Amino acid sequence: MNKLNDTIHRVTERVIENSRGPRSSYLELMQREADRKPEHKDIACSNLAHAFAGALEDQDAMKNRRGPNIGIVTAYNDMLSAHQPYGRYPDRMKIYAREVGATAQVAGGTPAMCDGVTQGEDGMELSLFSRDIIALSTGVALSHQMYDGIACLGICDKIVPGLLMGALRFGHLPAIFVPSGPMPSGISNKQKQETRQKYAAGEIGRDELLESELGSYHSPGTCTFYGTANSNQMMMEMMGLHVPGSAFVTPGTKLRQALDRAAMHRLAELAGTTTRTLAQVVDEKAIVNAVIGLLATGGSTNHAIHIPAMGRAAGVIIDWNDMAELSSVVPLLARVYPNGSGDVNHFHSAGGMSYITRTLLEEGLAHGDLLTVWDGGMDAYTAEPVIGDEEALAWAPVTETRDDTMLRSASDPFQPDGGMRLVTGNLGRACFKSSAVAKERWTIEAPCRVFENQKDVVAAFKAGELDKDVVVVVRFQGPRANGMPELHSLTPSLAVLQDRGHKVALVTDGRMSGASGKVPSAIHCTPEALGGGPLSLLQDGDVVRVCAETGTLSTAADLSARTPAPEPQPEWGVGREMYRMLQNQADSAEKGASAILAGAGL
Ligand SMILES: O=C(O)[C@H](O)[C@@H](O)[C@H](O)[C@H](O)COP(=O)(O)O
Repeated sequence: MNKLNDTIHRVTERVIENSRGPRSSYLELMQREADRKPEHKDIACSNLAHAFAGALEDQDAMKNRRGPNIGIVTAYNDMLSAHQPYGRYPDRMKIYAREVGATAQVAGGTPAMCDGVTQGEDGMELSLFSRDIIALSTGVALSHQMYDGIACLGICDKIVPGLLMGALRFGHLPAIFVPSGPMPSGISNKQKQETRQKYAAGEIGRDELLESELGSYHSPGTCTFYGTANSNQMMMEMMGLHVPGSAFVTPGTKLRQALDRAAMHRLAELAGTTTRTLAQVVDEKAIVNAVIGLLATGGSTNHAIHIPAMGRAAGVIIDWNDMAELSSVVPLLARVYPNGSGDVNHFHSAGGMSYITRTLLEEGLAHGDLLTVWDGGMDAYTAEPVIGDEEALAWAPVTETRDDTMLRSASDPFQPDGGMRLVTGNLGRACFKSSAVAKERWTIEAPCRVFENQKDVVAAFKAGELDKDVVVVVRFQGPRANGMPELHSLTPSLAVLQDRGHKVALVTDGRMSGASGKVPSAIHCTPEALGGGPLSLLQDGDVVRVCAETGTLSTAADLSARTPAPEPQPEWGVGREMYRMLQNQADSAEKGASAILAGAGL
């Protein structure tokens, strides 16, 4: 085991220093919350009776306070294939709780939206701020104060960050995230993407396209590409918030069930203790580990926004400079689609998170001394769960990669540095996901075409106006402008241009999806165009340079004498008008683009 890398040590120390004030206020608050957590004897009988009334066979145990009561916060709905398995979870979880003398109640539900369903559509403008709503809903669920531990059921993009942000405000309790696993592999993501490009180029029709999509998205479980949902699962492992190795075990298997049971048993064990509360588990090192995992696996760009937001909910302050510095020393160890051709099932079979964690720890590239929900710190996460003798859950160490085309050791990585870069200059600060982009495309300099919505980009592509070297700028897509949608539906068109031999890049204050890659993109550009950010000053034809090598996002055009382009009117419909309040209050992408954190002064 090597000693901790100097850069990781330095960045962690800086994060600790920058978090000093907010972190100690947070921990003091959590201590106060623990101290004033009501005892049953102090709660009015009528209140207690309300809480127990629906508990059926658990009523007696709850009345007599025979064991801890676990609050389940569930993001179940069956529109999200990833969340579909959760429909049956609460009943099972109650049984698992009873096995160890505990009880469990569904404390509350949160919304969950599928970015796959809303991709490229108006509903996508609700997506990022649904994270704030999920955090608020988690708060509503837990505000009953009837629980000794928290089980979080959520997987997809905004859900895990939102659940964690909400649960952290109840961080005096222990909490475990319980995933339900990826769907089995269908057609390969590469094949899916190629079919889309053929459709974008007019080579195939809609029926063929739909068949291809159905071959990819075919059954309950998380989508198989390494997007935001699966990056969430990686992160929960790296922060020690899962039963070790839970992330990518498929639904409906014995092993999955054994892991779910273990989560409830463990929560019952931790409930009432004060040594592994959520507030203690999610500290500066856990947040740094989340970034390291993201960089080492080439995870979703969305986490450049979510990690600062989750950190702030725990009083931990981290920014893109910290992430970029970590990226300079954390090697890229995984090639999972969109950064490679295999999917998360292949990644898991190759050794998955257990191997990633092991090799990072061995090379001193991650914090091992975290207080995790499981015993043994991060070491426990270097073994994979199996069904062992007598059908019991056991863990087997993963000591080597089983497929070095998709998973490598930290001493023989795919790339010596991490999967994400910061690009800065007179156009602002933005993120560039280098892991998915071929190195020869890391630098693009070309005249720009400026758009204010994604549909106009596709129309210009279809009209042949973009058939040249071009930097496509899509502005007024930031958190305050329209909720910062993912612009992933631009990928097929831009990829077609790129494959035709043009130099193409995207620059935007919006987001891309975790499934995006291939096309060099400077995204989350801050300050956003709304309010006068530099993208609002660009004009068609200005030469824009995006370079991941030197970390540049600039234009040679003289912006000093220009006035910002008029701001588009906010759109109504699909509920967007109801989200104005959140958008108006939100802070920048780099701070996490959250209205509730900004509003709370966190
Ligand atoms: O961030 C993400 O991971 C995505 O938003 C993901 O949730 C969504 O499902 C994609 O739109 C699917 O993209 P593909 O179908 O292109 O893989």
